[in-house]
Amino acid sequence: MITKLLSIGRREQHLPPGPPTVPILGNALMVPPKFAQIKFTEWARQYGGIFSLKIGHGTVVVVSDATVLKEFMDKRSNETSGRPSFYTGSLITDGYFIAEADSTTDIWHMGRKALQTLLSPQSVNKHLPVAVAESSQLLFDLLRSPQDFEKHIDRYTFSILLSIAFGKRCPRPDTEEERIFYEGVRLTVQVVSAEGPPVDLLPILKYVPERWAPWKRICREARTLQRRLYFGLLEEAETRLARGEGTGCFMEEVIQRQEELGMSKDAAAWLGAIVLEASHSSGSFISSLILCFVAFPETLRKAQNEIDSVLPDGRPPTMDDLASLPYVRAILREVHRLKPMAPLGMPHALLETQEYRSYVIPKGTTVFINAWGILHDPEVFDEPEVFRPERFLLSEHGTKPGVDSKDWRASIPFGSGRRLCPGMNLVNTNLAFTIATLVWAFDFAAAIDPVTKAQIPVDIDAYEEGLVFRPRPFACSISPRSEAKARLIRQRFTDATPAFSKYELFLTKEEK
Ligand code: HEM
Repeated sequence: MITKLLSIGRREQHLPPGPPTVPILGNALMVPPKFAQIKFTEWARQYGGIFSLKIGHGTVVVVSDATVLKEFMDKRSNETSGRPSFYTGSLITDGYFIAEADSTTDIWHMGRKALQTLLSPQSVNKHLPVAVAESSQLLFDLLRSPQDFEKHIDRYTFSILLSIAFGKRCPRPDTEEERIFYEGVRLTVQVVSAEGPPVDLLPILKYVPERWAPWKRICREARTLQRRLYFGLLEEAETRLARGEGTGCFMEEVIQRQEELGMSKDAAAWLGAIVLEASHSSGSFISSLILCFVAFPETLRKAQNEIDSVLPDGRPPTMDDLASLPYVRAILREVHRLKPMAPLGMPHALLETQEYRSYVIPKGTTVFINAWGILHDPEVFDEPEVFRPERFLLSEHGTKPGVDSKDWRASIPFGSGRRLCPGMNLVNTNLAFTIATLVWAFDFAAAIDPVTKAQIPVDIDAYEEGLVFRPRPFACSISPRSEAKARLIRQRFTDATPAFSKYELFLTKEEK
């Protein structure tokens, strides 16, 4: 009995190597609850591009190498695209959130099928005008109150996806939708992050009554809030359609095809939810971009020179200009590389036992794609901790001379195989456009201390981890590059009014 107990937590011989385990717990106490990617990357340098951890009975495998990612994950996607069980998440979403659902479930198949239509290249083009109009408000807001840049970024990314998904915009940061959305996120983070209850490890915790398990109350509150938001938005879309006032948004399409897609109302509402939730990643990206511009000012100057030479008449860039802006596109890749919004992606689970190289990795193993480790490897990237977009002008994947990059792909920060982020094309187009317009419009620089008049340096590594990886709040100066540009920013925002109107049908007077 004791021998059996002590064998819990011990690494089986056929697993990839990894740090030494202790009885029962395995490596559980060695994994930090936050920024685990840093520790995983350290272990990858020691144990290799595929290593294993034991967490009690369970096995975790971490992939930190592009070749292993291709061979073990991408090529075997049918067997590697499950999701580990996620009890607190399922209490909030009743199992309807496709990012959490196993790839063998109907929820996942229906959701991916519907998203395919929304996010096909033709549909992405259909949604670009609203993104362009929203960008005119972002520039206007930054001009008016640059110190609130974080709020403006969050409104911008939220409003684009709210319009695309539910046909309603968010013209200011304090609308009911945005308030409920962020309150829902605040509650959710408390129970789904690594600091939440370890209920997937200790399933017995499911049976603890709510009065001794405050996390159950938090799940209930998060569920109530989010259902109010998503079902309310869905019902507004239904009403618009019934009145013949459709906006052409995603949920209207889902409602019209609900029968063909075989989707219940819950499945439809939570599908819209996942699109909206993605606004966090875009928000973190833009915040990281500004942080990098402040910390590495020469990159902003180079981008401005490129924009000024391609658009000598000083007009703002359009989506069509992106093809002529290689440095802007290199910035997009470099922010994804240096500060991946999901450094460990979303965990996968093996649906079948896998033999890989000399290892046997059992069914049910949780697999993390350590995008951070792959994208920060000093063997592959010259000075990986430096923000240097030029590297993507010198080689396709930014790798150093002599590195064989045949197993690399630009989509590494977006996951793998059948689970690859379906929003990648939409978000990359919008983000490249956002970079171009921000660079065209503003100078970003270190803030000035009002007393000493000295520059306040930013810390490029000061990040926080909630649902996504995002810079901690930081101060910076954002000013228009010229009075002529400031005038154009105001003008462009006024000109965008007609593009906004169809998304404002259900807004109150105060919200507009
Ligand atoms: C900077 C922006 C974004 C980043 C870095 C990002 C990254 C990711 C990553 C790493 C995954 C996990 C993939 C895997 O499990 O292998 C994922 C999943 C997902 N993303 Fe994104 N994403 C972004 C924006 C978006 C947008 C804008 C949308 C929707 C419009 C979206 C929709 C989804 C969905 C639905 C999933 C779940 C896919 C599944 O489980 O099958 N994402 N994303």
